[in-house]
Amino acid sequence: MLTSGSNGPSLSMGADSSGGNNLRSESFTEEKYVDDSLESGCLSIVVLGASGDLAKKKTFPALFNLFRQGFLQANEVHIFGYARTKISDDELRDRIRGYLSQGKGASVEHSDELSKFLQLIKYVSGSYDSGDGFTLLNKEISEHELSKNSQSGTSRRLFYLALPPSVYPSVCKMIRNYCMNQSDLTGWTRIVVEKPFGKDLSSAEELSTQLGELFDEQQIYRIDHYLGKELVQNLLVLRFANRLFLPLWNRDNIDNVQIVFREDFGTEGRGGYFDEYGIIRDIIQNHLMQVLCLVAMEKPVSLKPEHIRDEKVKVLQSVLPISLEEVVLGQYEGYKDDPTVSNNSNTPTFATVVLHIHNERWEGVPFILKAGKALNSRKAEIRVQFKDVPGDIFKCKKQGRNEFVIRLQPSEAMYMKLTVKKPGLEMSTIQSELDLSYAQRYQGVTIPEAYERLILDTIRGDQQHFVRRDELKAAWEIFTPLLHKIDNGELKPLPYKPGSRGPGQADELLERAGYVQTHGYIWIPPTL
Ligand SMILES: NC(=O)C1=CN([C@@H]2O[C@H](COP(=O)(O)OP(=O)(O)OC[C@H]3O[C@@H](n4cnc5c(N)ncnc54)[C@H](OP(=O)(O)O)[C@@H]3O)[C@@H](O)[C@H]2O)C=CC1
Ligand SMILES: O=C1O[C@H](COP(=O)(O)O)[C@@H](O)[C@H](O)[C@H]1O
Repeated sequence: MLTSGSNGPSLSMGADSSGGNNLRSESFTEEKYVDDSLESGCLSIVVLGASGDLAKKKTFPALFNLFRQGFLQANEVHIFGYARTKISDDELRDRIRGYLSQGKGASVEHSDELSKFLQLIKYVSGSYDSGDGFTLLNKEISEHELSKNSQSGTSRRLFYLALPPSVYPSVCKMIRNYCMNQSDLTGWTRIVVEKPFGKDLSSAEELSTQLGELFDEQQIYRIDHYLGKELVQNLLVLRFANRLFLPLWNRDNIDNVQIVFREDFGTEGRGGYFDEYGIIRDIIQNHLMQVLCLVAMEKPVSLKPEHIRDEKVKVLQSVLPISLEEVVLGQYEGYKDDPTVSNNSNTPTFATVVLHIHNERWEGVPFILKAGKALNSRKAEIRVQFKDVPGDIFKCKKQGRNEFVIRLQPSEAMYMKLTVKKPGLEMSTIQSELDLSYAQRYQGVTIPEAYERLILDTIRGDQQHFVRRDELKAAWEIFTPLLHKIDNGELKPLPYKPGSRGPGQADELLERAGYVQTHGYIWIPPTL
């Protein structure tokens, strides 16, 4: 979304306390891709599955942060929780209160805002497949609209499905039948759906067809929270607004690209869900593939959501079928001790998969996707490794190649590993870095949570950072044959120790794919 419109202040980064550049820069204000007239007035946000984990940990805190920052106006917005559990408004408020006060930038002064925010929340109890609950929900929303709409006559209804996908079709049918925005008022009805969108190509397509019969694609927001992360959002800017990268970003200069997700904890508390999906469905097919699209796609015609998504689809469609020799799966020891995990589970908790993109820019460049639970560290990063310098007169090949690393989390940073002259009288070389560490460069700036931005986008009607149906289909096409082989037990995950780097075979695959590890590089963190 490119303008703040009437929905509150711009999401730019705020003042630079270092006294340097003012980061409250223009937010691409020249072109508007949404109809502003539809983006103000009475707004009802309905969180379906309000009693659940996602709602309390992510959805409500994101809404609270938007409220705190003025993006949700008390005179326009009302928030409805909906779930089967029979609780009162106050009981829902009590359940979520603790999660709201823990958010980024929270402080005691927020307690006044907190109580104002909680007063905006109403709870409606009902089932996900019968008309009674949704009729009641519609009545509550309509009453709110009547009370707020003395003049403007707007009905904006956002339904956030914090629910398991198995109930998406019935819930969407209920919304369609009972809860659409009032036809005599201006506005819209939008649906936000969480992953997993299906388990393979056919189930995803079936789900898409079911939702597609009820809502237009423009009304459906398939959320992938990685698209809301600061450094993921920075990728297009980095690639297409910097002359430096334009000529380098291709097979002539880049040897291999790694996109890595590591967690230093296991599936505790989520074993039942995870065992059904595994690391490829949980992380790689969606989060890492979305990142791959932004790293590998061609320049879009403009920043219009459809132009961006057209390019993402092209990349996905250019990915060659996965070769089993370029896959390493792992399962951490102790995973099956979880009583909610089956004793003979074949589910991978770790995977390294090498993808090849068959196009002019990337032919021959392996994209190595790596994700794992219960490893030795927590991080998500993109590592672009450049080729060796031809005619190396300094004989510094052994010290390492140029690498451009974009660390999505923790501690957002970008750094370029370079060979430089070692300071001193001798002419020798050393590995060093050009370093943009966000905490140091943007002191005092709070980086918004992914969910905050993405929910704001749904309210503003910007689908740029949401997954389109054909993107989803193309991503499932890549992974479905591999997933079916794992599901059928034809491929077995290798055991690895919790707290390790995962199976050693994954590092061997990395090496076979062409990655050259830098040895002896020592980073000295800057002192703030
Ligand atoms: N601004 C900043 O915050 C900066 C931080 N640094 C820090 O300096 C340190 C070194 O940086 P850098 O060299 O980029 O990153 P790392 O040393 O973390 O990793 C370099 C590469 O080597 C791989 N690797 C690590 N251990 C092994 C192993 N035993 N066998 C095979 N492969 C391995 C990593 O894979 P895998 O991803 O699987 O671990 C990664 O691809 C890091 O801690 C980094 O965060 C450096 C520069 C700037
Ligand atoms: O979608 C998911 O993401 C989380 C990791 O999210 P992050 O923002 O903390 O990187 C992961 O733990 C979870 O298994 C997965 O479903």
